[in-house]
Amino acid sequence: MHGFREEGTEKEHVALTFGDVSDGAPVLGRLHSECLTGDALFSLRCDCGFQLEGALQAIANEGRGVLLYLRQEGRGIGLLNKIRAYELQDAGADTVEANLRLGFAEDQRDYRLCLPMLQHLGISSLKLMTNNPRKVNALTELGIQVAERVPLQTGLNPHNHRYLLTKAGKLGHMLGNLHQGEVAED
Ligand SMILES: Nc1nc2c(ncn2[C@@H]2O[C@H](COP(=O)(O)OP(=O)(O)OP(=O)(O)O)[C@@H](O)[C@H]2O)c(=O)[nH]1
Repeated sequence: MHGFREEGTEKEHVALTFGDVSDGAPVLGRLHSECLTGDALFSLRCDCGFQLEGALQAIANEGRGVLLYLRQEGRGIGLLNKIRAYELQDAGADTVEANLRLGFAEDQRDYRLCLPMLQHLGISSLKLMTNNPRKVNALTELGIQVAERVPLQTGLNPHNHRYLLTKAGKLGHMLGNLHQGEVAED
């Protein structure tokens, strides 16, 4: 377990490693954005908790891997604003529209903080567990090789179906188990 303070902020991030990750071979990895409601409180509104559990299980099965737990709650808008966004979603907005109505970008996350974390761990190449092409692009731009993107599709339920459709349709997430491009009603 490693803790990191993000330069110029009070944000503290965590890296969890399993096995020897500094031997140069691509490491099975997950950049997980904090979601208190999904990760800790088992909310069914999103897929975050299921993805966290799935990623840790995959790392355990592989016998080697890394999880960066990034303090990027609510795609970077924070917990209280995410809960405000939920209220707007309950009134009909989708997850992207809600962010915009609150005055934020659709996704406020910045992945630059991952570079010193991965460098500290001796990791230069990842088999990245994600459905989000922005994460792949961000790491590549930082000089971290993404040797493979490993899909992480889990936790689909009636409560998060519309949310996931919006991620596929508006945020470009590669969710082959949904009807991509379609933004459905509840
Ligand atoms: N603003 C906002 N953030 C949300 C909402 N639901 C979940 N989140 C946050 O979204 C972040 C996870 O991002 P996602 O877009 O679900 O997935 P991702 O991490 O980009 O992609 P994957 O690697 O495929 O999981 C976490 O920080 C959650 O707190 C929501 O309705 N609104």
